[in-house]
Amino acid sequence: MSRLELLPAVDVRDGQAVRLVKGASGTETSFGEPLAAALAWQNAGAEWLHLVDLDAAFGTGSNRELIREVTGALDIKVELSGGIRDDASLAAALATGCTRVNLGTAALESPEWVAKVIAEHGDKIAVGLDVVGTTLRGRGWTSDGGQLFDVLARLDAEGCARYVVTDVNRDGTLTGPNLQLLRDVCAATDKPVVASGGVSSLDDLRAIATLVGEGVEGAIVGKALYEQKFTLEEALEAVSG
Ligand SMILES: O=C(O)c1ccccc1N[C@@H]1O[C@H](COP(=O)(O)O)[C@@H](O)[C@H]1O
Repeated sequence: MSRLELLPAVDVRDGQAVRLVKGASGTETSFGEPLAAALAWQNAGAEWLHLVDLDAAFGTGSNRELIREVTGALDIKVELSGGIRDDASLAAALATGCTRVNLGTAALESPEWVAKVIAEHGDKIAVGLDVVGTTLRGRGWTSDGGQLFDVLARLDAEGCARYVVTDVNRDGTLTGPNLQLLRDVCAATDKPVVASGGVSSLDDLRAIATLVGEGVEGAIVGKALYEQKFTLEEALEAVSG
C-alpha cells in the first residue's frame, strides 16, 4: 500500500505567509516570507507544497508575481490554488510550472468551463471541495455552492482526477481531521482524495494514513507545522510505514 503524501501549506495574504482560523478573513497570523517558508518545507524533505493565493480566493487582490517566484524557486511539486476561475488565471497558474492546480469557486459557479479544462488538462486539475457539513463553500468560503455529493457526482462524470477535501470548520483550528467526511467522500468516488483541515498531531496524520486504502492519497498540513506541534521530518517519519 502506498504511503500518505504530505503537503505542507503556504497560504499567502498581502505578500505574507499566513494561517487563518476556519478560513475567515481577518483571523490571519503571519509567519513571514512565503519563499522562506516554502524553502524550509522543501529542505525538511517535503515532496509537495500546497500554495494558496488567499487574496485571489477572497477577491481582495492577487499575489501572482510572488506565487510565480515561489513556485519557480522550488524543486518539489506544487499544488496551486486560489482565484483560478477563468482561462487567464488558469494559464497564469499553469505557467508557473506548478504540478497541478486546485479549483474551488469555479467548480461551483462555472461548471461548463471546469468540464472543459478537466478535458483539456487531465490530472493537472484538482477540485477543492471545501465544505461546512455537506454544503460546499466558494468565494473565500463566504458563499454557499451546493451539495457536496451532487457536485462530486457531476465532477466524477466529467473525469475530474482528484479532490482536495477541506472541512472549513476544522481548518486552522487544530481540532483534528474529519475522518468520517473523508471516508464518505472516498466511498462516493474512485478518485484520490487529499485531506485538508484540522491536523494537530502526529496521531492525526497516522489516523488519516489508515484511510489510504479507502482512497486518501495525501494530507495538507498547515497550522500544526507553523505552531511547531511537530516537525515536518517527524510527520514524514510518522506516515512512512
Ligand atoms: O486555504 C484556506 O485557508 C482558504 C481560506 C479561505 C478561502 C480559500 C482558502 N483556500 C484555498 O482556496 C481555494 C479556492 O480558491 P477559489 O475559490 O478557486 O478562488 C480552495 O480550494 C483552497 O485551496
